[in-house]
Amino acid sequence: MRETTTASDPVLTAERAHLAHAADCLTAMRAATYAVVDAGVDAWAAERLGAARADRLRALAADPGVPPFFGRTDTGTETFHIGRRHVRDTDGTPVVIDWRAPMSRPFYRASAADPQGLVRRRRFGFAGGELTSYEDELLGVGDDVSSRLLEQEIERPRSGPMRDIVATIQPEQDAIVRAPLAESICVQGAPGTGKTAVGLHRAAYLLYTHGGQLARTGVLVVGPNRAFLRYIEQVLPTLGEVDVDQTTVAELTARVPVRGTDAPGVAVLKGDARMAEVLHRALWGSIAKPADDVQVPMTGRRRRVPVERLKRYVDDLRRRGRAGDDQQVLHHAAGRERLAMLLAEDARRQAEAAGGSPTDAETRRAARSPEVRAFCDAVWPARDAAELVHALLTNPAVLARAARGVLDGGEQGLLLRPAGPLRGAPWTEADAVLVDEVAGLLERTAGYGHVVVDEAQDLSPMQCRAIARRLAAGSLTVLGDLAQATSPWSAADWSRTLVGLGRPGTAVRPLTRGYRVPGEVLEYANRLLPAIAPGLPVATAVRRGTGSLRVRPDGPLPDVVRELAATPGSIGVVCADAAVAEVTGALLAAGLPASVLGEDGDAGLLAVVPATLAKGLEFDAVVVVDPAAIAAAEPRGLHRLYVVLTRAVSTLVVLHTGDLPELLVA
Ligand SMILES: Nc1ncnc2c1ncn2[C@@H]1O[C@H](COP(=O)(O)OP(=O)(O)OP(=O)(O)O)[C@@H](O)[C@H]1O
Repeated sequence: MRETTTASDPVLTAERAHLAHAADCLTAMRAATYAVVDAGVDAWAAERLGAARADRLRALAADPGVPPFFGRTDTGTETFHIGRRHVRDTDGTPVVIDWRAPMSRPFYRASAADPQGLVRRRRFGFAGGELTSYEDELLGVGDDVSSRLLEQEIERPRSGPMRDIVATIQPEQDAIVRAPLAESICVQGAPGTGKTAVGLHRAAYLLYTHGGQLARTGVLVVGPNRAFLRYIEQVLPTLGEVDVDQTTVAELTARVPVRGTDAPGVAVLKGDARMAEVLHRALWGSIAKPADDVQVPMTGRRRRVPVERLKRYVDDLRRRGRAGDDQQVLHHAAGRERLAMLLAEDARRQAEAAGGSPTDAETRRAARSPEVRAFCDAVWPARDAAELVHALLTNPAVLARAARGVLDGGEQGLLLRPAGPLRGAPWTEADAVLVDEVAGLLERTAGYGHVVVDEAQDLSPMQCRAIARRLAAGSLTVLGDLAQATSPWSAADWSRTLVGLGRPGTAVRPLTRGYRVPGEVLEYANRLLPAIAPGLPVATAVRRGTGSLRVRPDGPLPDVVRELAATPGSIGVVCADAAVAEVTGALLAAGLPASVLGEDGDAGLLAVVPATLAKGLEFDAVVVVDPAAIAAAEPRGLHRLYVVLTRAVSTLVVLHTGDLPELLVA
């Protein structure tokens, strides 16, 4: 490898000239997009054109800190500069190739053993938008060598939201990013192996490669909470993808106002896949057997539909309510409409047999007649999802009927809450998922073409179903780490989650090279693995980080923080949720500008982080205050501790009062 930072280097001079040329071309591309005129088109076309132009301008918006390219490949006969988006000159000649284009693939995959047609890979170093260095790897000769620019990127001080990794995506990550759209993937990745980064880059890759198809159906990213979404929300826009929905399961299922919380045992039960059966029965079980003939008015006469035929219509429709997946099944509300039409069509056939010829409009009118409506109301009543779940959770007889043979008496008792009005009901997050399930039985839920699910190890089977309903015929990227599973329903392997997500055959791919956490810190955290996730592949860190771990008896915390603050970058002080006020108070009293990381993800450079919000986040330096308290605070406290011990990029300080969890005692 050759590296240079000499300003007079002719290569550097040439590359800087290319950079300036690329920047000019980008400006010209923006100007050309502005200049697109919509003369002579109708209002609808003008609106579409305007929207397309706005999208393109947003995608082309240059971030002054983001250089147009970051790498280059040489095949011996051709060179390509690789950047965040395609740039061409006024003749249409490519100046920069989009990192997602097939031509860019060797940049990420080529190795000494498999050069993929390259003789050289060049990486560029930038400082404040200025091209200041480059690094050449000659492929096909010698062994792979580690890249200093990659190391720098990994070790750069963190502040603010997550950044993209396009310049340094590693081969094992690239294989996931570029997997075909039709392929659902589950990534079991240790902390800091780049799961979140890979999932977001995969979304950007798929949107680029299958733009037309996915622009129609959309891409959805599901994360664990708002704080996490705030942290990741800029990555896709930086990559030029502004139309991806990023949300949480709580937001997806927000059909009722959540006011209450469930005891863990109750939450587990409400998240159990058996609840789907209970809800299905509660809804479809409320369909009654027709008891009498119905007189359907049709073109001035009444046509009698006999009860035997009515029973058959209802039974056929009920059967269709069981079949297939959410996109094919007959939904309850549609079934009700269909039943009304079946009666009207029966009457029409009778009229035709008698020599009449009722029109379609007359048939539809018959379906809406008071007689048919009254029949449907009695036999196939319209239902409201929240009302149904409320009745189920407050009325023992209703619950017993729906849950017979599925939940035992004790379980039914756990579900029940005191009777009360629907308005102001103490809905919990798990209840909201149940209401969403019923809403999904009533009507088809609109589905996305691809869904990325992060921190998926924490999803209950019912939450998985809520996501699966939004998947249509599309594919999934499931990201998670079983060792970081902290919810009370967490499973020991991925199969149940993948079944719940509707993609049981999905292959599980491991990622084990850790890019965030230094080796010393990772090995310390990994001591917990035999207890929390035996059998999982263990991560190794890409760098050692000598001196990155300090385990010390208690405090004083402000002194520790002050010492860490001497180095640039973010500091996260992580403690048990119950200790947040005390820890923040101690820091503020010492004159340190601490702020508590809230659900919305806002916090300054010195954040006090409740242990339950730490997942997915990272800080340059982390102080874990009282690990024993974090472990003791919840049933899966050791898993939580593993999460908080793996948030540091440079330094981890563990402050304890002498009672370290046994596995962490040296
Ligand atoms: N190829 C890479 N080049 C540079 N940085 C990388 C690379 N891969 C990952 N990183 C960085 O490593 C850190 C961890 O990545 P990320 O948050 O995606 O990991 P994760 O597997 O989701 O972690 P966790 O399980 O702890 O949530 C991030 O700062 C990310 O930018």
